[in-house]
This record gives sequence, structure tokens and C-alpha cells, in this order.
Amino acid sequence: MSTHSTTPAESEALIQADSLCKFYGPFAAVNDVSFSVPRQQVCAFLGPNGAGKSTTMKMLTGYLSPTKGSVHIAGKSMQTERIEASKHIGYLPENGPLYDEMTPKGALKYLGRARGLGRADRKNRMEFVAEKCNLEEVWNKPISKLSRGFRQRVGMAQALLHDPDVLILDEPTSGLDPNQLVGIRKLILELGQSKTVLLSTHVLQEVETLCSRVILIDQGRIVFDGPIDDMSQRETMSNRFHELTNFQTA
Ligand SMILES: Nc1ncnc2c1ncn2[C@@H]1O[C@H](COP(=O)(O)OP(=O)(O)OP(=O)(O)O)[C@@H](O)[C@H]1O
Repeated sequence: MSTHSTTPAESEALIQADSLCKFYGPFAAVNDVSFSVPRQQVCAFLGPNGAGKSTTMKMLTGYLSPTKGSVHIAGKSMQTERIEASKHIGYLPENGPLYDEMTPKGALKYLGRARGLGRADRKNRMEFVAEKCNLEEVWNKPISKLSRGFRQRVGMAQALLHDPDVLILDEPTSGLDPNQLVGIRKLILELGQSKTVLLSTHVLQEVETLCSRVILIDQGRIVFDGPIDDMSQRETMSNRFHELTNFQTA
């Protein structure tokens, strides 16, 4: 069991998962998953459909309680210091932004208040994320009426609003057109210079472009964790992915 310091400055690992398990009845969606992600690392969380990526991310962000195990974010326990731990996290859930009936402007204002940002701070941060995520043209349209790409960008803006040092992004580029993809990938690269990012994706090429490390999960268990070069040194990453996850062709 690792030791955890009490302040982010002293904490080496910003994301720390220890022996995480999630059971649905007898079925183990996540089984004994442990890893840590240090500051300023962009780490890919890969795996086939149903491997346990979203379930793990929900436990990391406090949206789901683990059956067993623990999560620390910036040294704060997600179980016993949830509010403190949550302040450090920006989370883009798999199904995009919350608050469908609001406009991006309204949702960000509401979230800014809920996060305790003062008026001036809130205004500055809203302008910053609107520009970073290219939201100006949909600023006053209901989120429910937006395209998948714009919804993803609203989700990113929500995750970034309070300037967290940890970003947990569940398939941030899914549903984006090629132009939007370039924009979001550029943003993630930029964010990775100062933040800790854990992102799930199915796009292996994206992993090579954005991430320095890969954690591969299959059937709830970690089957690979290491630098991207170690995974794809001798063969293409796609072959290695198939091999590690027991991929079988029909
Ligand atoms: N509430 C639930 N009740 C029962 N089983 C669940 C529940 N939520 C998830 N599961 C199961 O847990 C497993 C892991 O699901 P999860 O959504 O974490 O996978 P994933 O790796 O994110 O998949 P995808 O890439 O398809 O999004 C799957 O078999 C899923 O059917």
C-alpha cells in the first residue's frame, strides 16, 4: 500500500488507484486495478468494448463507489475527502455534458457558481474555456440541440472550467469531425504540458500522437502498463492490442 501525502505539492502521483474492484452481483467489471499517474503525464487508458474503462473512470472521479479498493487524487482520498479530491478533477463523462436543457453559457455559469468561483474569476474562466473549446457560435443555444462534436466541446469546457490539475477524459474525441479532432487533440497536447491527463480512446493512432504511457485493460484487469514505446517497439500497436486482449478474428 502506498503512502499518501496531504498536499498536492508533496504528492508525486496525482491519480492513485489501489486495488480497485467493482462487482455487479458476481460479475467483476473491474478487478484489482492499481496504477498511479504522476504530474504532467498524458496517459492513455485503452481496452476493447466492455473492458472496464468507464467504470474505472467513474470510480476515479467519485461518481461510483468501488466495491473494494481506494482512490486518491492529489493525495486526497476520494472516499473520505471527496470534496477536496473533486476540486482537483475535471471529468468528461462518456456521454458528454450534463445539463442538457441549458445553454453552454448557462451551464458554465451554474457550474462556476457550484464550484465556488467568484464573479470575476467565473467570467474570466468562462471566456477562457469558450475560446479554448471554440464555443462562441453555440454559446446561447440549448445543449440538447447541439451536434455530438459541439456537445463534446461543451463537456471539455465544463471539465476545464475550474482549472483542475487532473483531467479524466472518457473518449474525448468520439464523434468529432476531422477538423474538430485536430482542435481537441491540440488542446489535449497543450493541457498535458501542465496537467495530468488520463484519457480513454479506441483510436490507437491518437494514443501515439498524444500519450507517453499506455494502460491497457481487458475484462476488468490491467494487462499492460508502460511507456508507449514498450508497447509498440517490435510490432504495430494495433497488433499488440489484439494480442494482449485475446482478439480473435471470425
Ligand atoms: N450498472 C451496471 N450493471 C451491470 N453491469 C454493468 C454496469 N455498468 C457496466 N457494466 C458492465 O461492466 C463492464 C465494463 O463496462 P464499462 O462501461 O466500464 O466498459 P468500457 O471499457 O468503458 O466499454 P466501452 O469501450 O464500450 O465504453 C461491461 O461488461 C458492462 O456491461
